Amino acid sequence: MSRAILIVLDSFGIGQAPDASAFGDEGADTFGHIRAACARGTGDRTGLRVGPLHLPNLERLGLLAAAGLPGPDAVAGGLTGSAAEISRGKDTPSGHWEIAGVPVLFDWGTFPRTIPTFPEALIEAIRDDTGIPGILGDCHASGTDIIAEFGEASIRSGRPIVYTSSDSVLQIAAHETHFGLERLYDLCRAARRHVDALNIGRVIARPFTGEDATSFRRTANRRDYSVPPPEATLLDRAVEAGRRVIAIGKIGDIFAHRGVSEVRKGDGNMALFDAMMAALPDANAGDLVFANFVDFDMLYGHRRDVPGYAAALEAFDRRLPELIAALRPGDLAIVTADHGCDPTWKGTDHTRECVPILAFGPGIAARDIGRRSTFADIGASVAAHLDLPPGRHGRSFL
Ligand SMILES: O=P(O)(O)O[C@H]1O[C@H](CO)[C@@H](O)[C@H]1O
Ligand SMILES: [Mn+2]
Ligand SMILES: [Mn+2]
Repeated sequence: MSRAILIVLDSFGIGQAPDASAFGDEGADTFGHIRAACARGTGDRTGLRVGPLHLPNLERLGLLAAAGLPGPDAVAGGLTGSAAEISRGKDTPSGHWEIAGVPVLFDWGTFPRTIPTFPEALIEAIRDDTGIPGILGDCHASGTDIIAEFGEASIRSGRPIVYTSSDSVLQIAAHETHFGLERLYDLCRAARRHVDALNIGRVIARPFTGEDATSFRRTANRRDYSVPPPEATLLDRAVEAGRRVIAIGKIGDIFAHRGVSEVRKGDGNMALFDAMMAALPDANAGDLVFANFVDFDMLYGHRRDVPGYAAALEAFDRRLPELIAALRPGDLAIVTADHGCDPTWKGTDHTRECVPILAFGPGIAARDIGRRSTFADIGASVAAHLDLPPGRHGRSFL
């Protein structure tokens, strides 16, 4: 039994999923394309990183084999494989819920690629509830671009910026002090109530600071208001069995805080790594530490920033030995991902990809677990490891 540490590198896909063509993502490969770009020298950025992608610790855990790339055998041991997704969407909640044993087999609601994108009645209802003078944006957009475009007007007019993407999201950006952080959260909670009927997965608060387009920065006070998963997840089963589920980063938000005993946040991947390491001594036998590393997706995948993504992977890799050293006999750690977000791909959206499964810990012998047909095998394995009742989906690879 002992503990399970489940680590999602947000958007770290390892190549096109079997159904990628249905998403326009045939050929997408987050890891493979970053690696190839770095090998060619197009992953360099002065002062950040240069040269071939250097991930010795992930490679020792079998990352190359998991991605079907030639390389040395997994020398540090561990289970190595990959998984395809059966959920209909390539979004964050779908990926995480499927990992936790609950694939999303219904269609999320999304907003049309028209301007305006949001139904008038929806915006009216939110205005009536909250008293905001109106909205800016009202379109599909990249979150950083739209703050640069409308941030100053938002400060002047008191109108929040409301936008979406191809995901099932309604995002609201507003200034942390001029608009007010708590007011933004209240606004998002009101919006959440009104988008339930449209089957929208998340309302996301996107606070920013700065006074003009050149200085606007989104802050770590992002908050996601998710619908709860449609059935009990691995997290629910753990908490019901009296176990502790320590959620690192945005995991709590993704599961609408159901099946979460404690939330620990961090501003950026390294602070999240610190939070995860600090959680380990607090986790007892049978407990689950579940961490999401969001920068890969939010700062580099969506921004189509190859050197940034590569540097973030290398920074994560450099810290892996700390985690490995902190594992106790009987612990199981799994590194995986929730979808792809190939920084060399067209557009700014996620990509439909398979994800790596690197499962390791003292006493876990090296073995190829092949291509799993659903991310739910990950949750099934964690459940088996922690002696929790199985869910309806997935088969343990332990
Ligand atoms: O462009 P930003 O605001 O980062 O938005 C991205 O973040 C959202 C939630 O993860 C996704 O739907 C994607 O559109
Ligand atoms: Mn994600
Ligand atoms: Mn994303």
